[in-house]
Amino acid sequence: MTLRVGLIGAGAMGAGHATTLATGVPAARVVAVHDPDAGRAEAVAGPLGARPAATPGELIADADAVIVASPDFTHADLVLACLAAGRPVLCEKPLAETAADARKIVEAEQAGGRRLVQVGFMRRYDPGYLALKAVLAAGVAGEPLIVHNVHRNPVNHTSVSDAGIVTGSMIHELDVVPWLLDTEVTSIRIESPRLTGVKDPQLAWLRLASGAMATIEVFVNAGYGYDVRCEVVGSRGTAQLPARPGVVTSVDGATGTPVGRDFVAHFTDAYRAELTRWAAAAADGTAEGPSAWDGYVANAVAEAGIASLASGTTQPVAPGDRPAFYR
Ligand SMILES: NC(=O)C1=CN([C@@H]2O[C@H](COP(=O)(O)OP(=O)(O)OC[C@H]3O[C@@H](n4cnc5c(N)ncnc54)[C@H](O)[C@@H]3O)[C@@H](O)[C@H]2O)C=CC1
Ligand SMILES: O=C1[C@@H](O)[C@H](O)[C@@H](O)[C@H](O)[C@H]1O
Repeated sequence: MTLRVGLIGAGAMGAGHATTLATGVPAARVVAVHDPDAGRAEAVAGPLGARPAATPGELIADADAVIVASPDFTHADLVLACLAAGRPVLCEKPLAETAADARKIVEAEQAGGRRLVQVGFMRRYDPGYLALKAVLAAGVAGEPLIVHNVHRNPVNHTSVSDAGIVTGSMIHELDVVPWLLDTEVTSIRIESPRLTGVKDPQLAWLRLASGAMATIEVFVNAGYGYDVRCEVVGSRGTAQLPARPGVVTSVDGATGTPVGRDFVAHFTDAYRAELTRWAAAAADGTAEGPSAWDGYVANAVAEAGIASLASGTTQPVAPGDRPAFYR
């Protein structure tokens, strides 16, 4: 039986997920789309034979499962509404804007007794990150000591404030670094070379429970393209995220490869794998992958990072112990 999906938010990510489901996930189809911009809802719903839904409540009541791809500030309430209706939900990152709101989701999901929430940390499904994690787990580079991350966008899309750059963009690394090393963040410090205006770029230093450290540069207005890098320095050598393949051209006195600009295109394989796994679990009335707890922990690290950015001090991170429900 095909999973009947309701999609909330028909912007860049909502449209991307709709296309991925239609072209790469035969087990699911979008049946309804809600967006306060009726034109966007229609533009995504129409070609799929789906219907525009007037309200999120109506959509949640009708669908088997829900994708939340609306702006960050809407996530927590929409996920709580899905939990109240017993619907599996894939919520785009971040799970919430604050750790307190994410914690409410964790409590509500546990009270319901089964996992229903998957958070859109799609890098965990990316073939490159999975290959890097496997190499680290095999000990090829020895003990992981330092993780260097770069995350650059050509222009800011939705991360427009000092805090928004942390909760909207850096949050990918705040999740993926501890996942890669199978450990937890214990403290964070974030600074910016910008002394006035929006603090972009930002540079973060993390300490991890394993003893390892990480740096994260996020630059959402880097201009030249979409560029995501990760290199782990270990006790025996280094392990690096594979670069995206690109044809090398030599033209007009210069040799080079193009740099893409689009995050949806860059992580196409990751989104397809994420949605495939999500649809399979949702069809069984449950969820797998990055959990509400993972979303809450990332929010807690982000919140400490935002406090560090404002105060200029290193901030401890102590989200508490992972409940048995999420092990
Ligand atoms: N996992 C990933 O790689 C990415 C995740 N995201 C996340 O996806 C979400 C959507 O981002 P984008 O599509 O890039 O933004 P966008 O600005 O392109 O689209 C947002 C859409 O939500 C609609 N919207 C506004 N208020 C709404 C409400 N109250 N209820 C329902 N829809 C509403 C807007 O009309 C717009 O169509 C954000 O939470 C963002 O952080 C965004 C880009 C990449
Ligand atoms: O999640 C995303 C956006 O919201 C964010 O604005 C970008 O910086 C990220 O690269 C993209 O993956």
